[in-house]
Amino acid sequence: MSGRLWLVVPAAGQGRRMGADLPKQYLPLAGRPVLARTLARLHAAFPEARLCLCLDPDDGHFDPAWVPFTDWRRAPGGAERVDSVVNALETIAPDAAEDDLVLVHDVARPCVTVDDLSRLLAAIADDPVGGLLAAPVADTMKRDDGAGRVQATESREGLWHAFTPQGFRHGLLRRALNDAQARGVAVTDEASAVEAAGLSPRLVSGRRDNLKITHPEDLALAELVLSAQALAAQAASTTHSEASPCGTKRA
Ligand SMILES: Nc1ccn([C@@H]2O[C@H](COP(=O)(O)OP(=O)(O)OP(=O)(O)O)[C@@H](O)[C@H]2O)c(=O)n1
Ligand SMILES: C[C@](O)(CO)[C@H](O)COP(=O)(O)O
Repeated sequence: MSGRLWLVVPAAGQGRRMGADLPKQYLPLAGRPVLARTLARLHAAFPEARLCLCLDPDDGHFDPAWVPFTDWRRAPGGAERVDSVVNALETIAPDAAEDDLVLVHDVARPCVTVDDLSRLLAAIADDPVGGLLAAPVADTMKRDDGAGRVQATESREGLWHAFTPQGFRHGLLRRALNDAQARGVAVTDEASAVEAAGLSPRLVSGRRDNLKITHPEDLALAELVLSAQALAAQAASTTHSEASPCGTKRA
């Protein structure tokens, strides 16, 4: 990979659909704030990366002790997610080169695995466009008629769920987002801005448990995912130790 690696983490949302007393990034998830868990996953995969964290300028809950990165800065959150990401790209612009790779990851996706993060980076490191973690749609898709009834069954052929991280070169992403905003193109992720610029981001198949905590029930699901991932990691390390003649079994 040429250039340095930047992580942009939009964490300036209000969590309206969650409807809690706190923005969802500060709710406890298996004993730690969601924000701390997400940053810990990113740090486990990319300890040397530079971080830009988008926070609401009026945020009264953030604690810098939750940031495990040595090189990090904050950017002011904007009205929408895209505005927060644009602010982050402006904030890092004096230090970021045109070709530096930027991975944008929602603070609300704490279950992303180190393996998926590494695979995404490997898949896009030398890609001229960039790409995103995603998964093919697995359910039958219905379109409603606006009155609570089915109007049609839509084909799911070729449809994917877009996750984060989404990774692009700093210069390309900054221009794509600025152009999309100037043209009034609706942008709900980085890839859609790059698509609006006429390019085709790479789809990198990722785990379906990289869920975005959005509604109240998602918090309990994320806890279950984290504990299932921890059990799987423990089982894998035990199997590895047993298979290795010099391996020492870990507790
Ligand atoms: N103005 C905003 C809005 C959202 N986000 C971030 O973008 C990610 C995805 O947004 P979403 O899940 O919609 O979060 P919220 O905006 O907090 O939720 P809601 O839409 O329910 O209010 C989250 O990490 C959120 O913190 C942000 O940085 N700035
Ligand atoms: C960026 C994203 O996570 C991709 O799925 C998503 O678009 C953000 O969710 P939102 O509800 O549109 O803010």
